[in-house]
Amino acid sequence: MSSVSPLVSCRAIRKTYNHGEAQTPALRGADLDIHGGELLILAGPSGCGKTSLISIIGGMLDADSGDCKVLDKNIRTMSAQQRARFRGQHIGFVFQSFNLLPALTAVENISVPLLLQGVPRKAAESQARIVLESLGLASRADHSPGRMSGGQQQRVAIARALVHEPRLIICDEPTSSLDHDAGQTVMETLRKVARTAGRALLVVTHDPRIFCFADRIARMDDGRVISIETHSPKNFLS
Ligand SMILES: Nc1ncnc2c1ncn2[C@@H]1O[C@H](COP(=O)(O)OP(=O)(O)OP(=O)(O)O)[C@@H](O)[C@H]1O
Repeated sequence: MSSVSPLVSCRAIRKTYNHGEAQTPALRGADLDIHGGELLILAGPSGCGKTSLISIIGGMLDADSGDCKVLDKNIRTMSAQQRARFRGQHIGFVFQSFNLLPALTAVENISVPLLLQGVPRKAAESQARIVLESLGLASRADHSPGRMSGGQQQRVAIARALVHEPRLIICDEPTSSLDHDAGQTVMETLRKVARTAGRALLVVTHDPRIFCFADRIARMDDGRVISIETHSPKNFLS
């Protein structure tokens, strides 16, 4: 783990959702650091604020107050345009609902982050195939999402989050649609990615089968991070 400043540093993050008269406090002073080279699992009961916190770290949601730095940049003070560019370059997301483009094949979906960075199509697609193969899905490269199972779509979504080699990868329930073996394969791949110098993975999960892949498990309750356990994950690298 890196001894330099954390890749992500959140301090006293507060967020309340307002709908007319109704106010729902989601984060009540959440603190969290994520270091380069680690896979951190964020766990906790439904409604405790996990999605809100990862959305703020990923620059998709504004906090009401507090500090959130990613790669030493203050996400809260960026303009919308700066934030979008920063996200595109440095953050990969795996959403629970996959968010794949239905008209595109797996390889085309995975190529999108590279094309947005100006990589030529042929090079982007060849890189996409390599990542897809590492996730055991080479045979579905030219299929559209509608012709794939939920688990296969999930692996395509993971490949898309990895293809542009972002420094931070945020995964919301990355194994929820996968059986045990596929889930282990995906986590082994994510674990190797985290070990790459200077990169980190933030994984939200309810799935205890994947806790063993974490370097640390941060537990949330009632809008705060209430404990952090350090683990010695299995070393999956040769
Ligand atoms: N868009 C929203 N509008 C209003 N309230 C919201 C909104 N999103 C979340 N909340 C509320 O904020 C609180 C925290 O929600 P959040 O989704 O961050 O929790 P979570 O830990 O990710 O839950 P889960 O594990 O069920 O996904 C909950 O009480 C939730 O109902």
